[in-house]
Formats: sequence, structure tokens, C-alpha cells
Amino acid sequence: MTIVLTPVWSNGTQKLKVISQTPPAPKRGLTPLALDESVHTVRCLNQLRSKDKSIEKYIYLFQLKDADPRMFYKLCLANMSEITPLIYTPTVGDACLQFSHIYRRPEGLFVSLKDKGNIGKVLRNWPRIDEARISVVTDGSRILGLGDLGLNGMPISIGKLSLYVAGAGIRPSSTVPICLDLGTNNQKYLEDPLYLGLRQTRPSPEVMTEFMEEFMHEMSVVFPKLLVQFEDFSTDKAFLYLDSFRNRYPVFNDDIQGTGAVVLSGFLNAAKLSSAASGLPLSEHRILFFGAGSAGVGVAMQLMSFFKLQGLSTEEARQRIWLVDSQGLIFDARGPLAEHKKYFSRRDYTGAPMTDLTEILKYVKPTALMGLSTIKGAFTQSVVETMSALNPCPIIFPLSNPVRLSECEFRDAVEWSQGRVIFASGSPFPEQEYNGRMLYPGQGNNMYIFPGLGLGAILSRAASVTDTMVEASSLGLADSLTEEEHAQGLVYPRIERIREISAQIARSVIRAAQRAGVDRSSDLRNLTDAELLEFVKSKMWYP
Ligand SMILES: NC(=O)C1=CN([C@@H]2O[C@H](COP(=O)(O)OP(=O)(O)OC[C@H]3O[C@@H](n4cnc5c(N)ncnc54)[C@H](O)[C@@H]3O)[C@@H](O)[C@H]2O)C=CC1
Ligand SMILES: CC(=O)C(=O)O
Ligand SMILES: [Mg+2]
Repeated sequence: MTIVLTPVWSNGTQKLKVISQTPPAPKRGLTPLALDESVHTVRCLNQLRSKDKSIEKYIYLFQLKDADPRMFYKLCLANMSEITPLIYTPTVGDACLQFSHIYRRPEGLFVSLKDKGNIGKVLRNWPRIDEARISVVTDGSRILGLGDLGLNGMPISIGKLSLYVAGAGIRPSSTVPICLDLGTNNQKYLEDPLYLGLRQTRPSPEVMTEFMEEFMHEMSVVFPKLLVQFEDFSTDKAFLYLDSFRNRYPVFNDDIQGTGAVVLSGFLNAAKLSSAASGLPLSEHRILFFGAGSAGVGVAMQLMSFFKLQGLSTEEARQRIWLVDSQGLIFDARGPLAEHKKYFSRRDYTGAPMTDLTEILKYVKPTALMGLSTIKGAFTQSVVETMSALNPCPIIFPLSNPVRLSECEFRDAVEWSQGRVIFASGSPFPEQEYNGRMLYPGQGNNMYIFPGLGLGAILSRAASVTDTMVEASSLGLADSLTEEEHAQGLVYPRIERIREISAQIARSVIRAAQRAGVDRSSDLRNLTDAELLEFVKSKMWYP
């Protein structure tokens, strides 16, 4: 039974209210055409493929999900590599930018700043409270690399949750997409007559923190079995709210922890390939981050594990990482730094500020270059050629999303490195032929991690999401490549295997939760590894 929701406007505040339920099934004789499902699947796919533009395909899929969710997920599962870029990055970026214009009907829950003091009441509007298990919550303040999109960030919560369903078999009815409508500093939206959100600039950090405290408390009261994924909060808030809430509620930040885990996983495989070509011991890799926001620093923190797994101390691991932000190389003598940049700030460099990336590369001599800067084309020919002169197989991961903000395209990286690059990007690129050899780009995107991490946390009923659970998700992903995928030089498994991969990740996460003592499903402790994997698979929903 579907509940139909409609927006209600009161004092400029958007709320949702149940107005009707789907009509009862038609009486016999009035039943719709008896459809042959396999033929109808082809019909739906043809309708999708008949659209020229990605955004039209997004709108078609969004409406199909509303009208016939089983068919939507059936198409997703059978055509992962074709549909993921439509419901997720890069197309979801355009859907967010245009959300107030392409809006058809409500999906998800909007919680407005005007609801402060009454947030519990708003949450209780949700029609399937008992079934709720996972919520993706954004405040729209940094959607992908597109900046502050305010309420228009809702499609990112919806898109991530569609991947939870498709990728990890979470029941659609257990997902709760939430967008916090806290105003926007995006002047264009404030002036857009069709903009759906509050027409005011964002509140002070004090008001925001009061709001978040109430929101998280009420979420835990209304949805006692819910795991919360924070998504696309701007960097200052991303770190602040992860730190404030992670020991009080089951919550993780996808941009910091999910991205950290996915890049650690890809780097584990990439470093082996690169070291096989160069002979360099794994412990001697050197990683330069271009971009030092929530994603850059989150990944840098997680990559410390790579060096610790090679036997290095925490301090030795820190020494193998360099950060660059919009003002160049980050070093102590440069002047005051934002809190999250301090840990990796270099103490061993005291020269003049260095801003040119090629010059920085010549100084640092990294084996790996990570892009989390939102700066399109920042990895120029000179940058890729310098990396290629330093390394037989340079590791270059332009991870910014969506695709049009990528630091480098796969085609260029292949060309400029003469086919030697080990490459993964945040959004997908097509494969390339080089000198008769087919080369495959990896997709270093947290979409490989959060479905399995979330499933493991839900099934173990984890009271919190520990660092060890996040690391377990990463190692589980790194270990999931088949021999054929390794032989093709891949650093991530093929997305078509996402269900199988998510099950393995979930099992590793449950075991880590048990070791950390945060699991509340203690009966799972008695299962063997094989039994636990079967249990995880048995819990997956299939359309
Ligand atoms: N592949 C993946 O799974 C993920 C990718 N991302 C992407 O990472 C990007 C960054 O996200 P956040 O860290 O949250 O954003 P942010 O805006 O906080 O960070 C951007 C960083 O880039 C630096 N930067 C900006 N201009 C620069 C320039 N000209 N030269 C050098 N550095 C420059 C800034 O100083 C800042 O440190 C976004 O595009 C996002 O889509 C984020 C999460 C996951
Ligand atoms: C992938 C993702 O979470 C981001 O770009 O923000
Ligand atoms: Mg994100």
C-alpha cells in the first residue's frame, strides 16, 4: 500500500502530510492489462533509452520508481552500469541543480529550520516509522562539488538510498531520504521564483548546532532502529557533527568515512600494481592530496591505515602524506590553518609558499596524486607528465564529482602517461584503447562502501559506527576482486557484482562491530563466517 504525500505550505514552511492512500485494487473485470513482465521490462528499458538527455532519463526513472518501484529496481539490478550514472553521479548533480524546476511530486522528508522546537512532530509524519532502518540526511550545503544547493540537495539523499536498495538489498520501505531546509547562501536560488526551499540565508553556527542537537535526539526517539548517514554537509559542519554525534547515535559521515574507505580500498590494489612495476616497497609510497576539505582530509586519515598495515608507526604514516589546498602546499610556517588541516600540515618545509602543482610534485615526488578539489582539469598535461616521469605506473585518482568537475579525464590521463596510469575517478569514464590494449578506469566512489557498511551496521544493530567497522568495509572491498578483475588491472570490482560485494562487506562490518562490542544482535556472534554470509544474503530484498 502506497501512501500519497502532498506538500502543505504554512508561513513559507514546507511540510508533508498524508492526504490519501492508493485506491484499492480495481474490481475483477477492471484489472489493467495482464502484462508479460519480461516484455514489459523491455518496454520500460526502451522508453528509458528513447530519451536523449540524461536529465530526461532521470525524470523517467524517478517517475517509474514512484509508479512501479519493483520494475525500477529490477531495471537497476539488471543494468547497473547503465543506470547508476543516471540515478547517481553525474546525472544526480544536474537533478539537484534543477530540482525546483523538474519537481513532480514529493519524495522523502523535508525538515525546516522553522520546525525547530517541533522536529519530533514533523518526523512522526513519516508513514512507515516502524520499518525505517536507514536515513541519508543532507543539509544541501555542499552537494557533490556544486556548492550550496539548499533544499535542492534532496535528490542526493534519494539517489544514495536508491543505491542502498539496488546495491545492498535494503527494503525500499526501510529508507528515509531527508533534506534539512535551513536556508541557502546561494543567491541564485534565493531569487528563483520556483525555488522550493526557505528564502533566507543560512543560520549562525550556534542556531545550526541547536537545530542538529534537537534533530538527532528526535530521530533517535522516533526511529529507534535507524542508522543515519550524513551526506554533503559543508566541510566545517561535516567534521563538527560527525565528532559531536558519532559516540551518541548510530551515524557515519559518507564524505569523510565512506570516501576514506573506498579510496583506501582502491589504493591498496593500485599500490600493489604500481610497486610491482617500480619495485618500491609498499611502505615507501608517498601520497599528495590536491584538495583538503572533508573528503581530502577524510581520505588522508583513512590512508594512514595503509601505511600502518605495512608496519609503519602513526607518525611515520603521517609523514607519507602531503596536502594542497587553494593556497598551495599546506605547511606550518604558512600561517593559521583550519582545524581539520592541521594534522597533516608539514613541519619539515619552511620555504616560500608553493602554489604551482607541477612544482609541488617535483618537490614531494609522490607515487600517488588524489584530487578532491572540485577543480575541473587541475591535473593538466604537465601534471600527468610530471607524475609519469616520477613513476613507471603513476597512481592518479581525480575523485571530484560530478564528472564535469573531475580534475582529469581518463582519456587524457592515458594519453599523457602513455598508457601507464593507474586511474580511478569519482564519476564514471568510458574505457580507452591504447596501443591495441583496452584500459579500464576505476570508479573510486563511496557508492561501493556505504550500501555494505550500512547493511552490516543495520543487521548487527550497531549502537555506533566505529573506525574499525569503516576500515573493515574497506578491506572487504579490496579483497573482493576476482582473478579476472585483477588480471585486467582493475582496482575496484565491476559494479555489476555490487550485491555480492555488499554482502561480503556487510559480513566484515558485522564482525568488526562484534569485536568492538557495539553490536546488539548478539545471536549473530554464534554463526560461522559462511553462515553469517548466508544470513546477510538472506536478508536482502529482491524486486
Ligand atoms: N569520489 C567520491 O566518492 C567523493 C568525492 N567527493 C568530491 O570531493 C570534492 C570535495 O569535497 P569536499 O572536501 O567536501 O569539499 P570542500 O569544498 O570542503 O574541499 C575542497 C578543497 O579543495 C581545495 N581547493 C579549492 N580550489 C583549489 C585550487 N584551485 N587548488 C587547490 N586546492 C583547491 C579547497 O581549499 C578545499 O580544501 C567534491 O567534488 C566532492 O564531490 C566527495 C566525497 C566522495
Ligand atoms: C560521492 C559523494 O559522496 C560526493 O561527491 O559528495
Ligand atoms: Mg557526498
